[in-house]
Amino acid sequence: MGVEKVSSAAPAVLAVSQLCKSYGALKAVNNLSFSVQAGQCFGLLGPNGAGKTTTLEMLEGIIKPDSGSIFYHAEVAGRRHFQQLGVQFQQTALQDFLTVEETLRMFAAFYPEPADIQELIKLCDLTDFLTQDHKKLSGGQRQRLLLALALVNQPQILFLDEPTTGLDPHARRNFWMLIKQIKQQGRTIILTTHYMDEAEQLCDDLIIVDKGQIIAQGSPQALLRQHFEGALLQLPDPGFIPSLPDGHHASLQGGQLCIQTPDVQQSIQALLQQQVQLQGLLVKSATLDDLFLKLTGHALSGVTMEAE
Ligand SMILES: Nc1ncnc2c1ncn2[C@@H]1O[C@H](COP(=O)(O)OP(=O)(O)OP(=O)(O)O)[C@@H](O)[C@H]1O
Repeated sequence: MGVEKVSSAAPAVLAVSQLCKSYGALKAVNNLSFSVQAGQCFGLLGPNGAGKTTTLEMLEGIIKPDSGSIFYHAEVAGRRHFQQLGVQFQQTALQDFLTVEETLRMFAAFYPEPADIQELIKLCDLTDFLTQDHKKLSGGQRQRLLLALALVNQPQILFLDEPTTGLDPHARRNFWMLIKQIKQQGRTIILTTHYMDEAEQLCDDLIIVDKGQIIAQGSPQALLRQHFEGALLQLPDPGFIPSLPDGHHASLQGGQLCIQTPDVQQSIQALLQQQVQLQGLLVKSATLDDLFLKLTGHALSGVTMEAE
């Protein structure tokens, strides 16, 4: 890792430069550079295998980069910084035969200045199952316990690795509210997800990663403004790409005809003139999902869900 120091009037909480990690011939993380400001929720978005967890593990000091630099508060990342982070892993093995409260107290005992356990219980809505074996929690309840454990050392920077994967929509929304509350406490949150709607809801700034590389960077709103004007039309593939007025962009993606249009009425008139069937037509604002599709030509893969 590099030894230079970043000098800046208001240093980023975290600055990453040209980070790389390979497994054999596979470049899992390929030259990532980004920075995170204090109090932000920063997102790493991408499909399965994009390199999100590998990146996070380097930022958390769990694995070593092959090359590149990581700075916390303009200092080269080291043990002292890593110890101060809060981390919610995708999977955490917890001690068997302990209740929720016992688990919390055990984790708190590892730290010299742990958070107030009662406050954590309240914040993460754990009151109703404190005496329950943690193995018997639902998916949403378990994620809230893991979040409380990640906060037990009172971290200023919190890492969440795909915290809502596998949760049903209700449990995901509950978790989003919790993350917003934690952000309001002034903490910096670094989040990986392959749910683009989650990123739109939570992230102030983000990178979209595919095959280890950054393919887009910015706030969700700025990215959408930059890449999409007007509205998006989607309809079943008519078997050809109709000719459309200037300013329209049409493409076939995953069995759908997608038209980016500055004027919906004009587009529909043009489609009707060319005998395109409008059954199944969808008019919508662009989302980060659409952006990912536009940039990579492939959609994000689906995942299974677990109830609250
Ligand atoms: N220890 C390892 N040894 C070999 N290959 C690895 C190892 N860890 C990760 N990889 C590979 O590196 C690539 C990136 O993996 P990573 O887990 O970082 O992706 P991800 O974006 O977090 O995916 P997911 O959303 O599925 O968690 C994948 O192709 C993965 O198979």
